[in-house]
Amino acid sequence: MIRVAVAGYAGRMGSAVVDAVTAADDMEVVCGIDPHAAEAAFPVFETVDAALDAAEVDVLVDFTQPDVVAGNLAVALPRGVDCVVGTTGLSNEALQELAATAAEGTCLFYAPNFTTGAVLMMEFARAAAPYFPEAEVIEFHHCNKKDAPSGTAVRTAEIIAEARAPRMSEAPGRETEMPGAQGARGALVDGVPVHSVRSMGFVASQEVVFGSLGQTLTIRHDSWDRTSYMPGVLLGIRSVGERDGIVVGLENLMA
Ligand SMILES: NC(=O)C1=CN([C@@H]2O[C@H](COP(=O)(O)OP(=O)(O)OC[C@H]3O[C@@H](n4cnc5c(N)ncnc54)[C@H](OP(=O)(O)O)[C@@H]3O)[C@@H](O)[C@H]2O)C=CC1
Ligand SMILES: O=C(O)C1=N[C@H](C(=O)O)C[C@H](O)C1
Repeated sequence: MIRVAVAGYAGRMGSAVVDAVTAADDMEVVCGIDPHAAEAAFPVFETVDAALDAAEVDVLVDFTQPDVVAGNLAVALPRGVDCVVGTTGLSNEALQELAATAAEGTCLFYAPNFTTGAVLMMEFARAAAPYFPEAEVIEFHHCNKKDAPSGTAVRTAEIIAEARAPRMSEAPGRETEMPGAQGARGALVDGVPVHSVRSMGFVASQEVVFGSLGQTLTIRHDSWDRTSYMPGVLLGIRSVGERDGIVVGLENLMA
């Protein structure tokens, strides 16, 4: 059995992870970490430190918040606990620095999005990018999301920037923003405009809109339910024991 600790177990994603791990035959939740910990079917702790002192843990799953995740990983990785991280908002540099603190043979796996659909959306965007001078990302999330733009949007913009030909459009039009309406053309991530919508009614959706002479191509993905992330999270939990170092992106674990 893979012994799993869930940081943020009382949250929207953490509680879905608890359900998914509990339903799986080859893993179990041995503890949960959440500062406002409610009663649970497993021991609960306020900090990762306290949890790892008390329980034997193979894998820490983290769905907390941007200002918390680095501290959790800084405790778990040097102690040799493999980490599966969904919390967004950490820079690539911060992830690399944290991975460097890991005990030998320990894996830090981070996926900005655990759905297969979003991974494919990003791969399709990679394929389209060389052929379209214009590309913009519009992401739609529930209004309790703490970070913007989403981790998925940031990764998508990075992928487009890597794949597009040099001298592609640098988002013309930003200079026409009206005084007092700055941001109308979005935030530039690696030269790609990213627009963040927050509203009741959404879980997580994203559109990547490409344009060239007389045509547009729109690639869209919708998560309607948090169960959409769970096969990817379980794959991460099952995979980290065989890996070490840093792995970024679910595509690296998908067959
Ligand atoms: N990679 C992916 O596929 C996905 C990633 N995410 C990301 O996951 C993260 C969590 O999202 P979501 O579940 O919606 O957020 P929630 O706010 O619902 O859950 C976060 C939980 O973490 C708790 N928490 C706060 N501080 C700590 C701490 N120090 N240690 C442990 N737990 C803590 C919060 O408690 P309290 O509220 O009491 O402060 C809360 O219960 C976000 O960064 C989001 O972007 C979300 C969906 C998919
Ligand atoms: O906060 C969320 O809900 C989500 N966060 C991730 C992100 O920032 O990309 C993944 C998904 O979009 C849901």
